[in-house]
Amino acid sequence: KKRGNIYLSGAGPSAWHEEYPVAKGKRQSPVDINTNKTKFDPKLAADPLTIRFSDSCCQSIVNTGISFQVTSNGAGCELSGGPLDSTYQFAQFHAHWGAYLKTTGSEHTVDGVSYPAELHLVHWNTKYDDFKDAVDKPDGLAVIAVFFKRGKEHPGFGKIQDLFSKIPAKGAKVNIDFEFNPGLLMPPDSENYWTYLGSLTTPPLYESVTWIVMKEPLEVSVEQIAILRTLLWETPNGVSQMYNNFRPPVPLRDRVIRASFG
Ligand SMILES: Cc1cc(=S)c(O)co1
Ligand SMILES: [Zn+2]
Repeated sequence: KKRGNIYLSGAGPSAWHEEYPVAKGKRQSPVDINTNKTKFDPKLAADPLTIRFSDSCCQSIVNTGISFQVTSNGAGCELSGGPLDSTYQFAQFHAHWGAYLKTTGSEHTVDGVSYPAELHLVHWNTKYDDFKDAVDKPDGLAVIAVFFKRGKEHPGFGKIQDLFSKIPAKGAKVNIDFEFNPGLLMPPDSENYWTYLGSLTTPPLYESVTWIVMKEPLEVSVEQIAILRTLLWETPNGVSQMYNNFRPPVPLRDRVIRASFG
């Protein structure tokens, strides 16, 4: 019986095009960021990205079956400026990561190099009625990607990881009854980023995302990377540890990745 694990059933990401032809589209994600081909755009620095988060914006955490997801009603959490032509509201954050002792895990790569994990902070364009209305529009979503790098422990992210044991299976959900400001998950320097037009990295792979990839990674401990894998998911061989829930980079096609820095 083919279980709903999109990474492990069949040939995984390389077969997604069979059910979702857009997987071979012209603005798919993730991509490799070749820093020799990115283009500094002074307009991005002239109109700085404004990232606003609040202490009260995270309501709950759910096991989606392919990641954890911290959901928000978006109160006081808005994104504007930089490459964006309107205000986007925060909806959720989740992550993608690799396997034990492997160097892969992130979705975007930089000059062909992966990080062990990648956080996605998903926002929707408030010119639309709600997330569902925005999710498949060309300017519908803006996702901030933050690379995780092994280093010192990140106590803030640890508070989110403390909840993982409460969401052991797909669909499990608990309330977050403490203040958690997603701004804690931004790297020390969030001025330097790359941006390009892309897509969701999981089916249905809608080409609706303005990607904002932070150049500077966020440090978390090697134990915290391992704790990501204590989440559980269904596989063709039964329930097991969740890892390698990342899509490898796809062709950039005729897109240019802009940099906010020279
Ligand atoms: C909306 C959304 C965005 C991303 S990047 C993802 O992995 C899942 O859902
Ligand atoms: Zn994602």
